[in-house]
Amino acid sequence: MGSALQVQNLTVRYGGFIALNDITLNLEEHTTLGLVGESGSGKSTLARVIAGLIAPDEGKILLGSQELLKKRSREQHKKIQMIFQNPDASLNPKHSIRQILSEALLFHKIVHRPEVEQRCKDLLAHVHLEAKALDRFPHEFSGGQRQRIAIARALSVEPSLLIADEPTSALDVSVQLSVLELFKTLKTELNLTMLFISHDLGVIHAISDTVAVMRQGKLVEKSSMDQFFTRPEHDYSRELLSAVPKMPNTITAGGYYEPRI
Ligand SMILES: Nc1ncnc2c1ncn2[C@@H]1O[C@H](COP(=O)(O)OP(=O)(O)OP(=O)(O)O)[C@@H](O)[C@H]1O
Repeated sequence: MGSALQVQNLTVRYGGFIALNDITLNLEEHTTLGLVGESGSGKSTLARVIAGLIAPDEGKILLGSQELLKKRSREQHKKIQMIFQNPDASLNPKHSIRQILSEALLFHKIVHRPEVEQRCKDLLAHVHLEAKALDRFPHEFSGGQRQRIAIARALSVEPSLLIADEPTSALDVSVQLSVLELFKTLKTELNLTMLFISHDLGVIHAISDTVAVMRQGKLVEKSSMDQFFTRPEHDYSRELLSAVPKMPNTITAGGYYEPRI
């Protein structure tokens, strides 16, 4: 397995405030890195720098073996797709689902025009929506369905890295689990490489292969999923884990999870 993403000594400042402080991490191809940490620790900033939405002040980002420069090419933008907490961030309300999906397919020349319709249907099938959704508009769907459409749009361009920033947090509790299940299915079916941000350790437990922990702009731990949940290295990780309610049968979006420390 090769390295899909390498982040080397990344620093981001907002004015005098250091939001990311010398972050170095590595993400293996076809694996999911779960990123956790308290509010304000810099998780979204890290996601945005990797996606090319913010330029770093220092450091390097490599996708595969290619260094991503501050000004990215269209091809480089395509390779890293992001799913936001609020699906509306990536769905134009004036466009039908057909327009939303086909625009991305045509702009990035993923398929030829005669194949677009079928590819749109296939994408919807991947996120468990019916083909008749193509004629409808984002506001006609529930929040969970809109997040599925945002996932289909992100996948349409066949990214080599998918970044999901709290993708279930804004959804009704009743649909969080089904969207998380969808991510799990897609991860296996499509062999995805993902950076998955969540403050919910149940979600991280359900989806991640490795876990990275951020605190005050620094990366304080990177461990395998198993190690993080059973033998975390850093005191702060233990603190995060001990904050999860220890009642038996605690249900989170990740299913049943009872901390073992
Ligand atoms: N555009 C900005 N200008 C100034 N400060 C910012 C900006 N964006 C974020 N910050 C600050 O940088 C720090 C990191 O923010 P970031 O959103 O990356 O954290 P986070 O871990 O994703 O938090 P949350 O879980 O609440 O989204 C916070 O202190 C935040 O207030």
